Amino acid sequence: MIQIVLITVVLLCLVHLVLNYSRTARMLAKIPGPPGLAVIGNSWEVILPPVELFKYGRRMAKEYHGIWRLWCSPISIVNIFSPEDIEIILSNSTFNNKGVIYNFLKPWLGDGLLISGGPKWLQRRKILTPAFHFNILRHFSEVLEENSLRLADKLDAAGDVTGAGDVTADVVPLLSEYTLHSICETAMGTKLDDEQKDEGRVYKEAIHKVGKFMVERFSKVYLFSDNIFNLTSTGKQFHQSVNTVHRFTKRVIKERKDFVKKNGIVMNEKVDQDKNDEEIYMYNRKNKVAMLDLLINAQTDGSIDDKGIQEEVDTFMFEGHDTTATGLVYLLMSLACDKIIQDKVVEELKEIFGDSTRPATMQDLGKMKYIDCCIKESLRLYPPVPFIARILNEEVVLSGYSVPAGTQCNIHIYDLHRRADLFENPSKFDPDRFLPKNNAGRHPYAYIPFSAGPRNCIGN
Ligand code: HEM
Repeated sequence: MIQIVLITVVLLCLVHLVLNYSRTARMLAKIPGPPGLAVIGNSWEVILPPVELFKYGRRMAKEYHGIWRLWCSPISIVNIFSPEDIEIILSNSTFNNKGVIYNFLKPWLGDGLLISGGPKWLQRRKILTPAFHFNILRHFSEVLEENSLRLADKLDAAGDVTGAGDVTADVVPLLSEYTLHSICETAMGTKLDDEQKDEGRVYKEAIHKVGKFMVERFSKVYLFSDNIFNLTSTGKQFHQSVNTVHRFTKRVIKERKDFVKKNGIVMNEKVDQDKNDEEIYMYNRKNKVAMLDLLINAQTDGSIDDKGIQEEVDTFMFEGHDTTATGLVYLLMSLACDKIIQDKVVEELKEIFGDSTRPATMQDLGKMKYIDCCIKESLRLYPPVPFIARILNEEVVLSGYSVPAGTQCNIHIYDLHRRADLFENPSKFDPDRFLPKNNAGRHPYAYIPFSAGPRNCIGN
């Protein structure tokens, strides 16, 4: 017994020495941050319910200026929110590899574009980039218009429930249904029929649960280990929900593959003669080419297999519907809270459409300058992706501190966007700050709702 106690004490002393006196530890200790306990560092203080953990991060951002470190033994984390530091990380492909928390997404998204690194990421990004060419997106305006009209009807109906006067309606399910249907029809080329709509609902619920379990895992350091997490009831429920999600996306893939087999898709055919030569056309005369078709086409030359297609479809279905739904929810909330700004939006629409109920064209979108500012301002205050993370493959200097290789780097978009030195009166919803005259001189990495650099959002 005494032997076991002695060995434990010696081991703890060794761990303590490594954690506190190694070169890495000494470098980290110079970076400002909350003091930690011996051996476990700050682990104990970040085991918090998700909302409290969010508030903890905001408190730290107020206390420390642009950089603070955490030591969640054995993981060291540097948190940054100054544009200069963020530029150093995001503009350099040396720091392209995602942080350890993205591994939690692996059972669901595999090696999809969001998570993968190195040559696999580069190859997939090359395959998929043409799907987001402006000229391709143009062709989906009809689909988006149709879905938007359906959403407007549903919002109207939700507003009528209680008769006259003020009404309260939960717009979240309506908006996420809208974005899910839109991504299915545009990127996946699959229109959800009634039966699939029900499956779509189950899919969304499963995604919601996956998100909840992920946040729980993230807020409890002891769940970082796969072996421990998989043994817990949260881990088991997480895997069940992931299976539900995969069932739905498998069906979406099968449907499109059947369609392509039956109808064929002509890639790289130039049919839009009026556009300049550099633009890419992936159209045949009858069928729009969806992002999924690029993957199905890439499978014919062996650049991707079934597993790879599944990973990308899961990635795009999630990234494409959840972020946009969250963005729209906060935009509506911001507009609902400010009658003056709301009236300006209506005025702009009246100027463009008058009393007509005609569909909006791409030219109309270009005229919606004030609405564009409202969207940007909403993404500033409520970025749907509030932080992103990288693993630092090399030692790097941030805010004058040397940060050792192997450190996790959390980039807090939320705190960056709320810096008073970058955005005057930062908590105020003020779309005018994005008018061209007010934009001038802003640091290029001061506003990054879609991240920035070579690993920015492909869907921005
Ligand atoms: C308001 C809407 C959106 C926001 C705010 C947003 C934000 C972001 C951010 C911040 C990242 C960087 C993630 C990281 O570095 O870890 C990202 C990456 C990504 N986004 Fe989006 N996104 C949006 C819409 C979309 C849409 C519509 C799609 C697809 C249809 C999409 C697909 C992706 C993909 C695939 C990546 C990974 C890119 C890579 O690593 O190469 N996103 N997004």
